[in-house]
Amino acid sequence: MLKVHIPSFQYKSRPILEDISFEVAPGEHLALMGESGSGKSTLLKIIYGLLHVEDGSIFWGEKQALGPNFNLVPGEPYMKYLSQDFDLMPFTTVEENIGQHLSVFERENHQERIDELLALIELKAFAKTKVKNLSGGQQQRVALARVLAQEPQVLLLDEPFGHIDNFKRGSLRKNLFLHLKEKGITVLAASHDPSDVLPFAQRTLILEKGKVIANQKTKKLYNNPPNHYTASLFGEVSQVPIKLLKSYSQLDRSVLVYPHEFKVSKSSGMKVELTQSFFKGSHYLNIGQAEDGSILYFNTPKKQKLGETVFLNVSLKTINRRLQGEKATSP
Ligand SMILES: Nc1ncnc2c1ncn2[C@@H]1O[C@H](COP(=O)(O)OP(=O)(O)OP(=O)(O)O)[C@@H](O)[C@H]1O
Repeated sequence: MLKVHIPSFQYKSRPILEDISFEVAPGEHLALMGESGSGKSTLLKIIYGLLHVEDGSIFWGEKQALGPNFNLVPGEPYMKYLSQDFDLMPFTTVEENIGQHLSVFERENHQERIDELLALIELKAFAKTKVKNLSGGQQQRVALARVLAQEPQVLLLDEPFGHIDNFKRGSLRKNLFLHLKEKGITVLAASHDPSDVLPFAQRTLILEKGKVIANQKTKKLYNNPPNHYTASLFGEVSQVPIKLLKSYSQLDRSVLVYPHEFKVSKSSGMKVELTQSFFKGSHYLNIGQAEDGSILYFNTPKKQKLGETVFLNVSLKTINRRLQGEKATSP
């Protein structure tokens, strides 16, 4: 079990993290989400031992990670960290960069292991290329292979696919996360991209302004987000007064609705004027304004005319689930 306890952390007396306590079970994949500047990288750096915290503690089982005031070289042998800057050797080849991180005690199967890692990051053809001649995305893949070289027990990933194009991203994240699961490696991965999180992370921790505002099973968190901030990390979301959705309701509250959860009708439902429409490939994402001024995001299979009036409906099942979820997923 990875146990993280950080009462507070400041950069030059500016508070960055506050009251952070959570655990990650062995082999679990915990995603870390939060808006830019919410403290994700800082948290990973503290866990890895790059930043010192006064009263906190980081434990992996019985072993305490001691941090930079106690370790001459930052880091712990059982843990690896992929930072946003890749820390590669630019003038040596891809395979030398990876090989340098393999264990000296397993010299005889070095080449086999390098080939395995090159296959995982889909860079076999670039084995003999100097790193300085690679694109940013390719360099990020080499950095990934380096942190995997010695099969850490705990892997900290900071935006692991941030520089990788969509074309490679899909297969790479699938290969990588399935590989980590197969090996039973415990993962804590910061990401802005819901596609890195929803299919792969068993749990997701949400940071807002340096505080944990949710820590839940990923599916539950997506289906029952405790607030607008959490839901919006997964994509567009509308906050809709229940009275607008169901005119008979006496409830003076609103619910969060994802764009695909609205059903469009020509005659009945919440009246909305369409202001913008975006082609998203499989559907159109529309923006509309309700009579009370609320801005709503909703999907339609076909393009709608701007200025057109449509009627939106949300199922009672979704409304009830959201109302119950708000209570259940609060930290
Ligand atoms: N070396 C530093 N010195 C002072 N302040 C810093 C330093 N590094 C980060 N910060 C500040 O700490 C806060 C948290 O930054 P951090 O990089 O942890 O956020 P993040 O959630 O990882 O953001 P992003 O998603 O953009 O990477 C920010 O306000 C940032 O400006």
